[in-house]
Amino acid sequence: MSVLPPVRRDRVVAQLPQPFTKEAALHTKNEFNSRVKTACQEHKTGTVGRFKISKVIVVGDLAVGKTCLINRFCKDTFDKNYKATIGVDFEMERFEVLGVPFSLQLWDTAGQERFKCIASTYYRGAQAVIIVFDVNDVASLDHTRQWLQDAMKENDPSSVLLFLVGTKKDLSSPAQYSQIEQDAVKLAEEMKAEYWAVSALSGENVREFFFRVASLSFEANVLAELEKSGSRRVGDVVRIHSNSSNVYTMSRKKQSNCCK
Ligand SMILES: Nc1nc2c(ncn2[C@@H]2O[C@H](COP(=O)(O)OP(=O)(O)OP(=O)(O)O)[C@@H](O)[C@H]2O)c(=O)[nH]1
Repeated sequence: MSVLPPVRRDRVVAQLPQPFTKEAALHTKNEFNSRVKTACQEHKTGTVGRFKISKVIVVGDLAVGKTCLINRFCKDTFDKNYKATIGVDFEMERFEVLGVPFSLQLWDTAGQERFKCIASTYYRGAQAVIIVFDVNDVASLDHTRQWLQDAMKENDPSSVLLFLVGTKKDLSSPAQYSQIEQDAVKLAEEMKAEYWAVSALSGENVREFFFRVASLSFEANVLAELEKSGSRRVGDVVRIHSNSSNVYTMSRKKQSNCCK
């Protein structure tokens, strides 16, 4: 018998959430992979649904809004006072995707240089990396390349789902925003990341974003389980960027990257 309480009703995912923009999306399919759907219906998702937890790390410059983003989603709160994260902090969020329980472990890491070495020891084993910048601060967007490089030292780039997230959208005018969006989309395409813009203050796109992270991580995990059990077919791939030649194929390494 499970000791966990049931998944909250507002954490139930029945349809694949759509990307923020098709220009910089991990894939642009309208629905979950058909084999993933069948596996869920037939209760053949392997370890997914039992004890599999997906580790997600959230990195980016100091004060770009990483903690606020996580708190808006997990606790529906917003604190206007800045309190630096010291080292790391984490939240567990439980979902039900296509009827299967699935958990995300969200690691909020410190952006301040002096805490970076503590934080980086927690990067390993991430299945998704969320690189955060402030849409009102071009330098924080530039620095995302370095954050990506640091996160990837500890992870296998071929098996990590990447998200580039601009925060504090509420503070920018439409004109200012559209200027930085162009650069951010370009960079996201270069990084093979999916781009999102959110506001933790107003809550704009926060829920949609985390639902997308949970859904794509879930889909990738189930595909990996199918591969492990030998029931995967040619064509079961998650395309990164519909307009690029890169194809994200599920590899066995992904299994070893699952949160331990
Ligand atoms: N207006 C507005 N302010 C925000 C938003 N998100 C965060 N802030 C503010 O930005 C400041 C920094 O936010 P944090 O979430 O603590 O930043 P952080 O990236 O976790 O910072 P470190 O822990 O130092 O890495 C705080 O004063 C927040 O209130 C947002 O969406 N809109």
